[in-house]
This record gives sequence, structure tokens and C-alpha cells, in this order.
Amino acid sequence: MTPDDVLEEFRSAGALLEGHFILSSGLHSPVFLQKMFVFQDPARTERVCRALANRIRDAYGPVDYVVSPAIGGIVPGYETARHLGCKAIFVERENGTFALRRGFAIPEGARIVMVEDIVTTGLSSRECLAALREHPGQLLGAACLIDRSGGKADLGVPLVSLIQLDIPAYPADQLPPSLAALPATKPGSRNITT
Ligand SMILES: O=P(O)(O)OC[C@H]1O[C@H](OP(=O)(O)OP(=O)(O)O)[C@H](O)[C@@H]1O
Ligand SMILES: O=C(O)c1cc(=O)[nH]c(=O)[nH]1
Ligand SMILES: [Mg+2]
Repeated sequence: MTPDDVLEEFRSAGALLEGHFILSSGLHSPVFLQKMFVFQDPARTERVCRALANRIRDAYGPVDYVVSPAIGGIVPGYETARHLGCKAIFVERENGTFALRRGFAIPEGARIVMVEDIVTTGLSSRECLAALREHPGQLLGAACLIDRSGGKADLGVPLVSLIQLDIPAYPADQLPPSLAALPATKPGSRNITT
């Protein structure tokens, strides 16, 4: 699967949204990749995650555990693990901090790859990796479907992706007027208050 093929999967799923979005990091962007529009289609999810599993195998060799940050990482983590023939578990927020819950455990020496859906600043990935360092296992590196930082996000471990895009994102006090004029929505699950 080429980078253009990956982008076309997102485009044909209706997942390339334009408007004014507040991202997980608090940055504002005119573009949002609504990955759930991809993940609602199992056949499409299988195609992109099979490609990601191939990238992971080439980069890191055999894997015992895929670990993903909830919520966005759970579906691609599971499907990628299916193609790798390994376990899929996830971290979720406990009082705001990612942790392994539900009795999930990682055995000593297990070969671990963190799988994210989208990387923007790398903040969520770094938080997930920090949670994993509390557990035994050998952290090989990270992988994501789309790196929208254009390769600039620094996770402190290697990151492989299916495509790198350089999508603008701005601090709240530096919005271009065209973006500031649009009402903002916050699609992700960080700090949801209902
Ligand atoms: O690299 P970052 O700047 O951290 O941005 C990317 C993160 O943002 C989204 O998660 P979000 O916290 O919005 O929640 P979700 O996983 O429930 O969609 C996405 O799933 C990544 O985890
Ligand atoms: O940075 C984010 O929060 C983010 C960006 C994006 O394009 N898609 C997404 O699900 N989250
Ligand atoms: Mg997420």
C-alpha cells in the first residue's frame, strides 16, 4: 500500500474533514482526520492495518504485544495485532493518566510495539509509552497509520507510519483569521466533559 493509497482510503471513507478543530494537544487545525470513519468499515480497516503490520515486521521483527492508547488506538491496534499474530492490549485514562487496566499484564521480556492511529504532536504516544515503562517488556518502537507532524513529532523511540503529512496546527492565540472565524469542535476523547 503506497502513501497515496492510504490517503485515498481516508478520503473515500469521508475521513478528511475540513473546518476548525481543537486537537487532543489543544492545538487548532483546519483539518481533522476522522479515523473512526475508516474504522467503521472492517474491510478498509483490514487493508490499512495489514499494511501497517508489514511495516512493523520490517522495522522491528517479531512482536509479542501491540499496546495502543484508547480510544482511537484500540481498533487499529487489534487489527494490526491480528496480522502480526500477537496480543493486542490498550492503555486508558485513569484520573487523566494512561494506564494498563482490566488486569492487562505484559510478561518479562515480551517484545512490545505501541500502535497509534494518528500522531500530531506525539503527546498521546509519549504518554502511552510512559505508562508502558512502568511494566516489564522490551519496547521496540512505535507505529501509526498517519503521522500528520510531517515526521517532526519526537516520541523518544523510533516511529514508523504509512504516510507522513505536514498539516498545519496552531496554538489558540496564533490562529489565522480564516480559522478564527469558524466555530471550533473538539472531536477526540481527551478531557471529555458531558
Ligand atoms: O499526537 P497527539 O498530539 O497526541 O495527537 C494524536 C492523538 O489524538 C487523538 O486522540 P484523542 O486524545 O483525541 O482521543 P481518541 O483517541 O479518543 O480519538 C489520536 O487518536 C491520537 O491519540
Ligand atoms: O491531534 C489530534 O487530536 C487528532 C488529529 C486528527 O487528525 N485526527 C485525530 O483523530 N486526532
Ligand atoms: Mg487517541
